Amino acid sequence: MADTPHEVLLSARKITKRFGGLAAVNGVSVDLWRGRIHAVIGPNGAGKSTLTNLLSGDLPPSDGAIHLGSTDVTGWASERISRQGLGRSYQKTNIFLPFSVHENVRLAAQSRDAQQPWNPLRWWRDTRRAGAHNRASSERVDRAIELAGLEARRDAIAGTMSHGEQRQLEIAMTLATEPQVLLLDEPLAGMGVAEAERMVQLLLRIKPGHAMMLVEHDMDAVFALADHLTVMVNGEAIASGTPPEVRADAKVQSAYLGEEH
Ligand SMILES: Nc1ncnc2c1ncn2[C@@H]1O[C@H](COP(=O)(O)OP(=O)(O)OP(=O)(O)O)[C@@H](O)[C@H]1O
Repeated sequence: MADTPHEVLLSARKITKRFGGLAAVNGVSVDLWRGRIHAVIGPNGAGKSTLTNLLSGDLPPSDGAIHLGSTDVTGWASERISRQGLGRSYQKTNIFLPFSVHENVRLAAQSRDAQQPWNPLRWWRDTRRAGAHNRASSERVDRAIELAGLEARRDAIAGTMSHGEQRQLEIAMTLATEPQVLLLDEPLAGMGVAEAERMVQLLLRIKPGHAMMLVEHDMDAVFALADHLTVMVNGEAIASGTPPEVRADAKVQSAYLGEEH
């Protein structure tokens, strides 16, 4: 992929996911551009998580096509898509609580070249054997910790950290795989005002060089961060455009923003 600003790094065309009779995602198209944040918003059950799972390969689409750069990755498994340059955060579920920040990020970095699904214990064992591999990934680990603003917490045990710091750690772990495309699922969930502001600053810091999709319910953060917005309702994208365009859309106002704001 050439290093051009605002090139499309991920493009999904008319993707659909059916669960029995329900189209959880119905003919949705999404582009993610390098250096831009594309926020996906919508009420509960609109299909945002399902869309994320389709783009990451955690679910295969029933229909439609997904390209990562020029590569057609439709139907690829998540590990293969991850190695192709897509990273996603999984709301804390990947954090190994008894380990330090540094150990967690190192394990995540080393999972990048893995053929197997993520398994912290397995990687812990393997890293003790592979000295050269450790050195190769240590720069990546340091960069990810620094970018996520956790240098001072490098040796902190993950389980003892605040909720906000654990969310920062999730981002650091995602960055450690050096993705070009980042899918972030509610990175501000459960945060207080100060923590949320710190996360907004963190996301702005990592925006250059990455194509980001942000699923988020915090509308202040969404409008502070998003360059592009897609609004989903009942599995469909009812509007897509810049934040001012979407804010002015009458369908959006009645279907979503109008209800809550
Ligand atoms: N594995 C599944 N099997 C059956 N139905 C599912 C499955 N996953 C999601 N759904 C349904 O698909 C629809 C969309 O769900 P999804 O979780 O993608 O919405 P969402 O926009 O992420 O909601 P929230 O904001 O609450 O996280 C819902 O009606 C949900 O019940």
